[in-house]
Formats: sequence, structure tokens, C-alpha cells
Amino acid sequence: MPHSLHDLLDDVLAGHRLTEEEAVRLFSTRDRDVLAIAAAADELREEKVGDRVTYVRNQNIHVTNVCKNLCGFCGFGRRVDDPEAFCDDIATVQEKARIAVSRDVTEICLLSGVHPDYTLDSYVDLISCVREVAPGVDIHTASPDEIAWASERSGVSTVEVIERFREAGLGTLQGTAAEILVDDVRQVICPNKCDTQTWVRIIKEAHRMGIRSTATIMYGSCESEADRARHLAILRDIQDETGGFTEFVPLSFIYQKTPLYRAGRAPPGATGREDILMVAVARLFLDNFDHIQVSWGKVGTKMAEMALLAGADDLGGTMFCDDVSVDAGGEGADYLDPADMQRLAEDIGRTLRQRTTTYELV
Ligand SMILES: C[S@@+](CC[C@H](N)C(=O)[O-])C[C@H]1O[C@@H](n2cnc3c(N)ncnc32)[C@H](O)[C@@H]1O
Ligand SMILES: Nc1c(NC[C@H](O)[C@H](O)[C@H](O)CO)[nH]c(=O)[nH]c1=O
Ligand SMILES: N[C@@H](Cc1ccc(O)cc1)C(=O)O
Ligand code: SF4
Repeated sequence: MPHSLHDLLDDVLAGHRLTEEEAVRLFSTRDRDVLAIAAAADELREEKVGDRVTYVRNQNIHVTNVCKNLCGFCGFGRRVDDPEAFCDDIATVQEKARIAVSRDVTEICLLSGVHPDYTLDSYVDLISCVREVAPGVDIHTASPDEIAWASERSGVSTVEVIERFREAGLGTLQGTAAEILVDDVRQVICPNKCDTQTWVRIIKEAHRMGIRSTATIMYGSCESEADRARHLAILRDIQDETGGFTEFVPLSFIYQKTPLYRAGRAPPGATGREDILMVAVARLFLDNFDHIQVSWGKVGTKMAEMALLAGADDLGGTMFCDDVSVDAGGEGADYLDPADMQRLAEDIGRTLRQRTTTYELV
């Protein structure tokens, strides 16, 4: 190695842009150097965004769990004839949205399976019906994979799909369905989803149209450290070009009730070391992102607090309901009261602030 780890971290703090190879080296750390990486990331976080810990007051609405993709890491998606399958009608979705409004949310996250019967119009109707009862709330929905599906089903371009979604009331796009942006891995964990190139193209189209999105990674299943580094490099390149990502959201694989784990094709999720390194390396590598989120629903609140000391500055949302985590075997993933978030932040000398989806303080 040309550098000691400490020299490398000093270089990053002085503005050196990490290479993919260097990211692999950081992800592979196994001893107390993990803590040095976390400390460097925490320093960078402090320089970049100060001592605020943010969260968004949001609510998930799951419209349907029927899904054509049935990804191996997912415990939520169901076949249409599964006894546990559900598909809400418009009135039910509006009722859920009214409840969200009564909870003073600034964001509604429409988060569902990719129903094989959905067309462009189905998505437009869903977004419009929420818009009707929740004006002023950011409708955060649709991954690039869902845009690709609407486009395929209705024979219009993906740009046109995004435009129709915007007219219907879409605020921001979900940077989900990213999983691991390496096609060999996608072939194993989500073979029915759009490929890497399509995901990248659609995200860039949205950003160029002025629609911002999150950026996610779903890690801890079958990918290698090199795959994680590749994924980060793809996101950093997109951000250089568009500046459209609001934040990076690592999603730690909840494994218990998933087909991949049950078939012995994935380990029981990421370790604590890997959870901390994902946040820390992301903070150090993604020099063009302001915000790194830790998802309390995926890693638990105690681990989330430690991630806030390792480069993260955002706790994600209140959510109120998270069937994706619960159905995969996650515990305590539904709702986190801001008072509990406050306790986490205060415990490490930081200040909790509510934000909107695009990080304006409320
Ligand atoms: C459940 S899907 C819903 C939206 C849409 N169907 C999609 O795939 O983007 C949203 C994201 O949840 C994440 N996810 C699904 N199952 C998970 C699990 N068991 N553990 C962690 N994250 C998971 C994946 O990253 C996925 O892209
Ligand atoms: N909806 C879920 C999220 N969303 C991420 C944040 O809550 C928020 O929507 C985003 O930061 C944009 O403001 N994260 C999860 O881990 N699980 C969800 O179900
Ligand atoms: N859908 C993801 C979480 C998520 C949703 C929207 C986002 O923008 C980012 C992350 C999950 O349940 O695991
Ligand atoms: S992750 Fe999304 S696309 Fe994949 S099975 Fe689950 S709901 Fe469907």
C-alpha cells in the first residue's frame, strides 16, 4: 500500500477524492481502523453540515404488495393470487392520505409493489388522488423501475411518464430499485428489475427535468466490497452531472423472511461493522452529497445513533408504517417518535431539526 490508512484519511479531509480501489480498502477494514474511518467521516460531516441531525415528518402508504418483480431480498412483494396479497382502491388510498395529513406530515411516501396490471394511468390516478386530499405535501414516489414499467405498459417514453407524474402532483422520486448497480449482482438478487443502465438513464432524465430524488443502496445480501464501491462510484458520477440527489440512503438488508436467505443464497444481513462502514465510507466517498441518512427502521435506533457518529446527519422519516421492513422480519420498524429521535441526537451533543424532503428546515 502506498499510503498508511491515516495518511489516506488525512488526504480525504484535505480534499482528495477517493478512488474505487481506495473505497474497497476502506470497506475491507476489520480492526480498530474501522473507528478511525468513522471518526474521519464524522469530522467531514461536521465541516459540511454542522451539528444538526435532521428528520422528515412523513408517512408511508403501501397501495399494494402485488409485485411482478418478486426480488429475492424482499419479504413484502406477493403474487396476485397469494392469500396475503392486497390492493387498495382509490377511496382507501385517500383515507390513508387524510390520516397522514392529520398527522401533519410534509411528505407522503407511496411505496408499493409493481402491480403487473398497473399502467401509466394507474400511477397517475394514484398520485392525483393523493394530491387532491393532501395538497402541499411532497408526494415522494416511483422508482426508476416503476417508471420503466409504466413506460413499457403504456408505450410512451420514460420522459413522458415522468412529465405525466409531475403534472399529477409528483414531488420527488424515490431512488429505490437501485439495490446494487452491478448487473451480475442484480441477476441474482432482482433479476426482473430494470438493469443498471436503465436505472441510471431514468434517474438522469428526472434530474434534468428538475425532479430531485434520493439515492439508495440495498447492501448486506450477495454483493462484494468491490460491488459496493462500484455502486458508490456510479452515484457520484450521476451527482457530478446532475446535482439532483438530495441524499444517500443506505438500506441494510433485513433478511429473516426473504427468499434469498431462506434458500441459503444470502448471509443473515450486514454486520454492525459493515453498517458503520457503509455510512462512513459513503460520507468520505460521496464528496458531492451533503446528506447521508441512517435508516433507523433497517438498523435499529441504537445502531442509528452510532451511525450519527460515523458520518450520517439524517435520521430519515417518522414513517408511521413500514410493511417492507416488517414483512421481511424487521422489528420496531413502523414509527419513530421525534421525541425519541431527539433523545438520540441530544445524547451525542447534537440538535434535532425537522426538514422537508428537499432539506429545507421546518
Ligand atoms: C420495497 S421496494 C418498493 C418500491 C418499488 N417496488 C421498488 O422496488 O423500488 C423499495 C426498496 O425497499 C428496499 N428493500 C426491499 N426489501 C428489503 C429488505 N428485506 N431489506 C432492506 N431493504 C429492502 C429495496 O432497496 C427496494 O428497492
Ligand atoms: N419510506 C421509507 C424510507 N424513506 C426514506 C426517508 O424516510 C425519506 O422518505 C427520504 O429521506 C426522503 O425525504 N426509508 C426507509 O428505510 N423505509 C421506508 O419505508
Ligand atoms: N423503500 C425503502 C426505503 C426508501 C424509500 C424512499 C426513499 O427515497 C429511500 C428509501 C424501504 O422500504 O426499504
Ligand atoms: S423490492 Fe420492490 S420490486 Fe422488488 S419485490 Fe419488493 S416491492 Fe417488488
